[in-house]
Amino acid sequence: MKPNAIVSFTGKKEINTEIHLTGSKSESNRALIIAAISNGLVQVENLSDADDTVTLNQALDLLKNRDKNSLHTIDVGPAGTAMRFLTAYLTTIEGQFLLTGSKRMKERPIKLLVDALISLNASIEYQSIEGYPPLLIKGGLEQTSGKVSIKGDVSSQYISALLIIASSLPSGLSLEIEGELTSRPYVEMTLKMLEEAGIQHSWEGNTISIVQQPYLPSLLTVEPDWSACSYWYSIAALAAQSDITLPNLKAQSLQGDSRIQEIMVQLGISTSRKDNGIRIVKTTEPQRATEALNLKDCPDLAQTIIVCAAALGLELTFTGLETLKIKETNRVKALQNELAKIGVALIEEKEFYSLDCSKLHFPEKVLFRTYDDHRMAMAFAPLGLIIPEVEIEDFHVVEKSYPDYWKDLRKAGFTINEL
Ligand SMILES: O=C(O)C1=C[C@@H](OP(=O)(O)O)[C@@H](O)[C@H](O)C1
Ligand SMILES: C=C(OP(=O)(O)O)C(=O)O
Repeated sequence: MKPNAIVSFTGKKEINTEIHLTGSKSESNRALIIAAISNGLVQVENLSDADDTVTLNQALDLLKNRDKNSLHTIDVGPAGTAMRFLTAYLTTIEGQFLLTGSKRMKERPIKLLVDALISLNASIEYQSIEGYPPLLIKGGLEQTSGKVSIKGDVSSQYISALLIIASSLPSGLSLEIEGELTSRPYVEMTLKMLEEAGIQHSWEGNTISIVQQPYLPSLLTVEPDWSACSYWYSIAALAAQSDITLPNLKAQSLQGDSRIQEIMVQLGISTSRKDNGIRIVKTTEPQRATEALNLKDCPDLAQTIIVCAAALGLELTFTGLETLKIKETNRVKALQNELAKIGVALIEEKEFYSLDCSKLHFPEKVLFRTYDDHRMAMAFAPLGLIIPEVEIEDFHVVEKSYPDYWKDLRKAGFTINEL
């Protein structure tokens, strides 16, 4: 049984707290693969304690002492980055691997990445449905081409996966991105982390090139997770008064989700530097934006912002939400179902998604379903500041990226009762 929890907040809706966030799961999972390829030259500090990172770390540890003649099964559960990064990495090392994941992972597409790797001469077979995990991978890639071309509008993780292995391939890699690139800051994060580890690249037009080259001894320090931080912006906006300090978040972050600082200005939150990190304060009343907010660069912020805006009755319009349909769940559908419980509609018209808050209301008690999606739980829990009893389905789901979420909410004054 997956337990639910009731989230509530009694007394004055004032939040004055300091929250130490875990490391970025995106940076951590890149750092782990880079460290593995570098054979110990690259060290990592401040790894995330997210399940997705723990899973990848354990898989890489087991691979270190593997018997190269037997088949190794690796189950990454719901971790998208682990699935995509390992698919590429496993083709480059000796051995045979069965790479699998959760029920949902078997519905998340991987064909574009597999086709790209096969075009380099990798051996990968689908074990069930073509285009989806599980995958049977025979490693020891003997590269026959240094060029690869891949569509950019489905998942940037495919591109990051290829870039991370590029410097270890005999012919390097010249990677052409076809069409639009979604989640672009994640590709930039990959390249910057490779640079920190000594790997150079060139990016001209729509082609990124990395020649074969060695890693340099280096230390990758993982910054706290800005996607996790976004829930604190939502809490700050929904509270009557708020002053929250989050140490160690950088002004110049590798994480595109740091854009939450700028987006939340229109929801009344200002950000300043404090204690080598940030301080967020509720200053002004939220304002209705006149233009659609494009979240293509930061899809993981979508649920935070949409739920927060809905609860504030802000009828915002969004674009760039296409990839939400292939994440931990179909996040557009999940948002539509759950926002309906407070009378808000998220209306999809071509590439536009608009909030209609004309029937917004707050019942005494609401059960929000979470669809095996950590971000559904984390985006809806802050409504405990407005709704007397918010029941969150399967509340442990947050462990995918932010295991201390409930502990941190308690520290801020929320009551969390497991059912
Ligand atoms: O590279 C990464 O670390 C990630 C890229 C994004 O995925 P897409 O590129 O599939 O949008 C993001 O949603 C995911 O949580 C993490
Ligand atoms: C989409 C996400 O993760 P992944 O694709 O790595 O499973 C996420 O963390 O919101």
